[in-house]
Amino acid sequence: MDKAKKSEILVVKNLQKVFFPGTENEKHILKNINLKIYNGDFISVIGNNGAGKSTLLNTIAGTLSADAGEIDLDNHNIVNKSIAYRARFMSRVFQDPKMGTAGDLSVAENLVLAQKHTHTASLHRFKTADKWVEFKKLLKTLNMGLENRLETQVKYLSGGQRQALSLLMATLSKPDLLLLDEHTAALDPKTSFDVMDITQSIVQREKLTTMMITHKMSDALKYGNRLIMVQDGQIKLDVSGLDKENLKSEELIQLFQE
Ligand SMILES: Nc1ncnc2c1ncn2[C@@H]1O[C@H](COP(=O)(O)OP(=O)(O)OP(=O)(O)O)[C@@H](O)[C@H]1O
Repeated sequence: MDKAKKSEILVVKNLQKVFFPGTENEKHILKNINLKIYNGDFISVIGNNGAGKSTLLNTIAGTLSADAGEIDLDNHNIVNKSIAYRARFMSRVFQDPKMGTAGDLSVAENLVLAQKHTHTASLHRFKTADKWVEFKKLLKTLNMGLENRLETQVKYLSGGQRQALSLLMATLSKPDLLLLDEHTAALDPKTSFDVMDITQSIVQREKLTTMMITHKMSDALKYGNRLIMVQDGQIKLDVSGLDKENLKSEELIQLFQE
C-alpha cells in the first residue's frame, strides 16, 4: 500500500536515550531516532545484541524515559506520559511467557483481568454462561486446546500455551500499538512457529499496528509489511512493501556485518 495514503499512528522524533550520562560508563543508546509508524503496519525489528531495539520499545512504552525527543501517538505527544497512561493505547508481550499472565490465577480469571472494561467486575462473578461461551470461543481461535482448560491455573500451562494466552490478553483491548519483544525466543521451534502463526492471525484479524523484535531472520522476512534494522542506536534500514518482499536473508546478514 502507498505509505502516503496511510495515516500515521506513532511518530518518533529525534529520540535520544543515554544511560549513565556524565559518567565514565556513559552509553548513548538511541541516537536521534526518527520513525513514522502507519496504521496497520506490522514491523519486524532486527539488529545486533545491544543495538538498542528493546530500549526503543521501552521508551515508546514508557518503561524508560527519553532524554530528548518526541513520541506522538495519534498526534499527541506522550513522551512525558506515564506507563499507565500509555498502556491504555499499547500492549506488550515479552520474551518470558510468565510476564504476560498471572500464574496463580486460572485461564478464565486472566481473561477477565485482560478485559479492561470489566476491571470493576468481581473475579467471582465471571462464571456466567455467556462469559464462559465467549472465553471458550476466544481460546478456540488459538488452537491450543485452552478452551477446555478455563479453570486451570496458568502456571500449569506449557510455555507456548501461556505465550498464546499472553498474546490474546494483550490484544483483547485492540490496542493502537502492539509491542512484541522477542515473544517467541523462549519457545521451541515448533511452538515458536505456532505462536507466530497465532500472532499473524490476530494481527490480521484485528488490523493491529505492530512492532515485533526478533532475532530470527526468517520470521523478520516472512511476517509483516515492513522491516527495520537498528544498529548502534540508529535506524540502518527501513524497508516496506515490495522492497521488503524482495529482500533476501543473505542481504540482511551482509548488512549486519557492515
Ligand atoms: N536500564 C538500563 N540501564 C543501563 N543500560 C541499559 C539499560 N537497558 C539497556 N541498557 C544497555 O543499552 C544497550 C542496548 O540494550 P537493548 O536491550 O536496547 O539492546 P537490544 O538491541 O534489545 O539487544 P538484544 O538483542 O541483546 O536484546 C545495551 O548495552 C544494554 O546493556
